[in-house]
Amino acid sequence: MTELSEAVAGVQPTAPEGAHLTTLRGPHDVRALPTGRLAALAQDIRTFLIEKVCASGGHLGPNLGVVELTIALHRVFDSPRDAILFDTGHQAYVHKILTGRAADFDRLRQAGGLSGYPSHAESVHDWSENSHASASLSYADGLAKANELRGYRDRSVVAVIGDGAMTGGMAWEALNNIGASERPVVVVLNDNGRSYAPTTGALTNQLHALRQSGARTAVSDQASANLFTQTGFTYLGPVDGHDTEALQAVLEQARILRRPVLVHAVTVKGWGFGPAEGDEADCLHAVGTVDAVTGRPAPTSGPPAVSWTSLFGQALLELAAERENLVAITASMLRPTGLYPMAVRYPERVFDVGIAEQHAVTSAAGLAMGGFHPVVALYSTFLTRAADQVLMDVALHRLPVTFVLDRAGITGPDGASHHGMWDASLLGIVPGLRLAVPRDGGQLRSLLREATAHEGPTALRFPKGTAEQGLEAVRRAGSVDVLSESGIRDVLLVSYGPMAHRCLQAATQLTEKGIGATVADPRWAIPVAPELLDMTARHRMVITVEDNSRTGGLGSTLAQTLRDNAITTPVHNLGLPRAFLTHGPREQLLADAGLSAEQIAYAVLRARAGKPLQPTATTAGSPQ
Ligand SMILES: Cc1ncc(C[n+]2csc(CCOP(=O)(O)OP(=O)(O)O)c2C)c(N)n1
Ligand SMILES: CC(=O)[C@@H](O)[C@H](O)COP(=O)(O)O
Ligand SMILES: [Mg+2]
Repeated sequence: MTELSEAVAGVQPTAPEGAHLTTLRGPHDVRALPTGRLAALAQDIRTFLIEKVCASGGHLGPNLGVVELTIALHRVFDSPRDAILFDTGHQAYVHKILTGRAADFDRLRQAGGLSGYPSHAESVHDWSENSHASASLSYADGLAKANELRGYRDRSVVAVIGDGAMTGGMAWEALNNIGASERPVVVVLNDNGRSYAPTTGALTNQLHALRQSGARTAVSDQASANLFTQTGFTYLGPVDGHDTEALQAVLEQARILRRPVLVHAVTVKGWGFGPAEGDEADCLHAVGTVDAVTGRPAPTSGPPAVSWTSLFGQALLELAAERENLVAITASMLRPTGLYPMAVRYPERVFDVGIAEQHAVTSAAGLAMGGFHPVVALYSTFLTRAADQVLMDVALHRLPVTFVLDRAGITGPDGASHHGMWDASLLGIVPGLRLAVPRDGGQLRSLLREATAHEGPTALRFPKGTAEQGLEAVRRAGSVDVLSESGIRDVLLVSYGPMAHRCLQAATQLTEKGIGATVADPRWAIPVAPELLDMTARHRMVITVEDNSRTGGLGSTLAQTLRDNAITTPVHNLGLPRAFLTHGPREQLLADAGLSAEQIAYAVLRARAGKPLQPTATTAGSPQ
């Protein structure tokens, strides 16, 4: 225990590691610390982060890299009068510790516990809750305009943005606006040279050159013109991002300049934890529960779980070997989306465009115009960033591009801006686009083959985590797999993707109650297959089940198609609510939305009784 504990907290030295951090009530406590205590504070925070994040899972590498930077920020700027924004927000743990939330880290990213991102509900010191990168500078531009309009001339707006997030187009739209103003915006570029992998593109080359040019931390010795000075910013840096005092001095300079300033802080992702610093893959960017010494997950017994992502990566690699026209694009997530095996085998056919989904999609359109079939691999939640590009740059031209959407549906610990719950609603409006929803690894392989052979836009979606075990169909009608059926056609359960498993369980429960249920998996969810229409016409009721928003979702598309075909079978859609869902275990959030097997069966009973389907506080529960 350092002297700090007595100085700051007055707790006895025997308090457990990090206990004194729980007495940091806010930035004033950080500002009150004598300079001589800063190194100890940084060390204690680093020890605390390793202990807590290794135990709970979360963003370890990014937060270890911003300990000194965040301490310096809160000593120079007066949060929340001065807004301090964190781009993407995955690196805001230190900010949370310094703003009175250290005691909450035992429940980081757990249901009802601390969010892994800034959360205005948690603290007035938190601003943007959106974990989608490259947006912080736009918020900063708006907040600075608001301050100006209100006459708050003594307030600053600070945005911390990583070198990876700086490769996103929105960041440059904001720089273009801020740089043309004389508003006091301080952009702190946290340059650790990495996104997950080393950051790609011309910007990273420019940052490397600036890092080599030597420290410039005073206005007087301004660097020669660079990308940032040319957009109207005063450039201060590069500055050692792990030297709290040096950072403090430069940030103070930036604060008193009262104009757009870019502070170039050079940091190491994972700083202070060998397994993170040395991790070639991603510097322990986001970990599950891992050993606090080795940084490795605990060994598991039994066969290793096989993820949807790895099944996709392997299936794509095999297709790439067969088809030379197959290429792949990632937006700075080569390994997380499963493209790494193909990048190793065919490096010239895999492109990392930076955190730039809009560019990724239209660049794919260009590749398709050039005779290739691009596979654009994204997390579902990031597809919305490129909606216009999907619609107007790919589908309008009927181009053969395949979108592979990982993390589709409820993802869990990353919360509201990471659940992939809108892609099927978005893609449902795209003319000519075909959407497949594999229920297991076998279907993923066959549907990916079909999609990449199709001469037009296609998409596949699958959830985070371990792939469900294979499910054989009892028969196939066109592209529709019948997974189970009864001679009595009381209800047709249309299950999309991995919802098949819970629909089969629900069908069994219904059979025990004398209700005949058929379970059908459309495989290609959009457009609606004629064979599925036939099935609905031959059942008394249809219940659709999807891990996507109900609003404009797959079930809604089916219901509309039935109406368009004058099929009057009653249709009820089960899915996610039109809401932002918090963080928590995937299965719990699915159950909260009424999507457990029991609740699906219960919904059928309620529909048959002419009652509302999805649970409310008063109706949730098991079938009567
Ligand atoms: C629009 C968008 N695409 C992809 C991601 C996934 N993602 C989360 S953090 C990250 C890397 C961020 O790198 P950087 O901005 O340099 O921050 P660092 O982790 O290095 O501190 C990515 C690609 C995201 N959050 N938002
Ligand atoms: C912040 C971000 O967007 C990613 O780092 C995300 O947290 C990773 O999610 P997975 O753990 O599902 O890959
Ligand atoms: Mg980075």
